[in-house]
Amino acid sequence: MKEVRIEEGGHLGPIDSSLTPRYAGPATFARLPRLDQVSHADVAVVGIPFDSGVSYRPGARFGANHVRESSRLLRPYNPAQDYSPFAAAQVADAGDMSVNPFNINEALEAIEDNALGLTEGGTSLLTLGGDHTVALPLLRAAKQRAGEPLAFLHFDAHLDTWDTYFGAEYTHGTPFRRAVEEGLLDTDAISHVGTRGPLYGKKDLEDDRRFGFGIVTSSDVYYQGVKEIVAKLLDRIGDRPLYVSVDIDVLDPAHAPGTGTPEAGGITSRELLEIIRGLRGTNLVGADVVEVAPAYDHAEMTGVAASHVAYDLVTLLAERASNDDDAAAAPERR
Ligand SMILES: N=C(N)NCCCC(=O)O
Ligand SMILES: [Zn+2]
Ligand SMILES: [Zn+2]
Repeated sequence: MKEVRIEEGGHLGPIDSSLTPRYAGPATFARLPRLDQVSHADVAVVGIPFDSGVSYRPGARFGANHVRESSRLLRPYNPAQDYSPFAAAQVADAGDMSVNPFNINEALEAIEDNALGLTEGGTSLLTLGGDHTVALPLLRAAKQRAGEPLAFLHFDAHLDTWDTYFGAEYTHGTPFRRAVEEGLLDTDAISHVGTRGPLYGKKDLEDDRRFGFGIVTSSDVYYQGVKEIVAKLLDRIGDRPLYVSVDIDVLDPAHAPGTGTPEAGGITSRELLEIIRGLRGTNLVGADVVEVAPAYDHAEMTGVAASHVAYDLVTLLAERASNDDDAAAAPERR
């Protein structure tokens, strides 16, 4: 059937939900055009159906499509950031990467190659997981594109800096130890946010501190509040290239039950969204939202939360792309 899309700012936007009901047709993120329907994307949303790195409940391989389905109600204007991301920049859905579920090393290589391919023409990526293993090859690609180690904000109940599981180095509990070992991160500017829950031992925290991570626990968010925390994070990040990884289990299981390793005592979706919005003006180069496992979701609660988190991250990426365009165009205008 014919698609009527909103066109604003010279960019092809979402299907117009006042003409085609928002529940009709196949899902793309926010009903945006597919990448093959536009000549160039400033920001691409891409899925990674991969969960071969999980230590507990499987199912995050279905996460990206669940988030797309749960994103049909997103609208083009983001009042919380006073910004229209799909008018400011061309945003498109690049579909899913094709990755080997039976060979983790091969999958990691494919993810890195795909991320490098998609970002070749200056496109920035918002990735929908998949389990947290996928963040490692995404960081490898983002570091290569940035040409320097990255500032890193990691929203998660878990540290994900453990060493190995059953002898395996590449799992969803280990990506950020590997990232530090590989020199992908600027260890003066890396923080976990929302950390909580039982650990294997005190050494987990000692190792994590040695790698350079700062920790804002879920309780810190409660006691200090969003404003104070955002100020501290911004101070640490400065103007470095920043990568943001959001494990949806950073939210309390009451806000996001659909995930593989839930921990009680998490932050709310309002707190998470507000912290992300506080990153406006940073040099955000890429982001992911991972660990959505729809089999444990109810009424799309987790999917809706993840889609809104992705929307605010896309807003930040679109704003940065639009500022870059303005800077590039500035000499001609003079
Ligand atoms: N990255 C996520 N979601 N979870 C890691 C949990 C690792 C563990 O089973 O101890
Ligand atoms: Zn986690
Ligand atoms: Zn994680």
